[in-house]
Amino acid sequence: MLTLDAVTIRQDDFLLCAALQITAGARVAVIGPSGAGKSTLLGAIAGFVPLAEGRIIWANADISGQSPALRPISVLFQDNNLFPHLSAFDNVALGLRPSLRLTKTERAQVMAALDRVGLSGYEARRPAQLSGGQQSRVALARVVLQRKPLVLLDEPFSALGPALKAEMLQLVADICSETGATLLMVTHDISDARAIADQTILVADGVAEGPFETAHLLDNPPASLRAYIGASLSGPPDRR
Ligand SMILES: Nc1ncnc2c1ncn2[C@@H]1O[C@H](COP(=O)(O)OP(=O)(O)OP(=O)(O)O)[C@@H](O)[C@H]1O
Repeated sequence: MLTLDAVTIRQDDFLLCAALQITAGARVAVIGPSGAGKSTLLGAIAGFVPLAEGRIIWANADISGQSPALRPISVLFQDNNLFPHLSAFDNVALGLRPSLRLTKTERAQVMAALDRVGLSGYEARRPAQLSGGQQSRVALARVVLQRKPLVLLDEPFSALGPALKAEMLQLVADICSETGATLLMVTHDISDARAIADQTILVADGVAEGPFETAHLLDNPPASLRAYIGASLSGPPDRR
């Protein structure tokens, strides 16, 4: 269980409150208007953004004071997931050993992670020698390798075309199912939320709420969400 216990995050005049619980192994979308604080929320869970108040608890342990590297969390951001001067192999290996001095067993683990994302044979290529989708797979292989129980995605595939993005999200969902990892995924595309997340957290008006059952939330959107997803979804009057 991931618990955000009476969390408050402040960045200058921006304020976000969150009190919620996510079951281990769940796949949860994080949606809401631009600037509402979705990335900030993930940053706080990952330890990149400090909490003003409250605690973050994973598996009964308070991780609020832990540095990002020590948290049980892998993060994939939209940009800067790969180092351009390193091979695919080394980019993945960094997830295990920042020194890149690997044992034989660790080298085999890196190869297995690259294989899992369909990149066997591409180990020696640098990011510029890979397609956008292949670059995403390298970043995902690092997540596979780290085997952390919490995986946070902040729109890492938004630069990809729709078909490729859907394929990558399905691969993430499959990997999380295999490892039992809990997935939190920021998305602007509600079809992504419907496709791979049973539950959804709504970030709007200074509050992160939920998780709600995705289909129910999207079929019955509150006012803050209705404005965001547009008129394409109709629902009953504001339920709040
Ligand atoms: N380092 C920072 N210092 C001060 N304010 C910040 C900082 N980073 C973000 N903010 C502000 O915090 C608010 C939330 O930003 P955040 O990036 O989390 O929103 P978001 O919901 O992820 O938006 P988007 O969907 O556009 O990516 C915004 O008002 C933003 O201007």
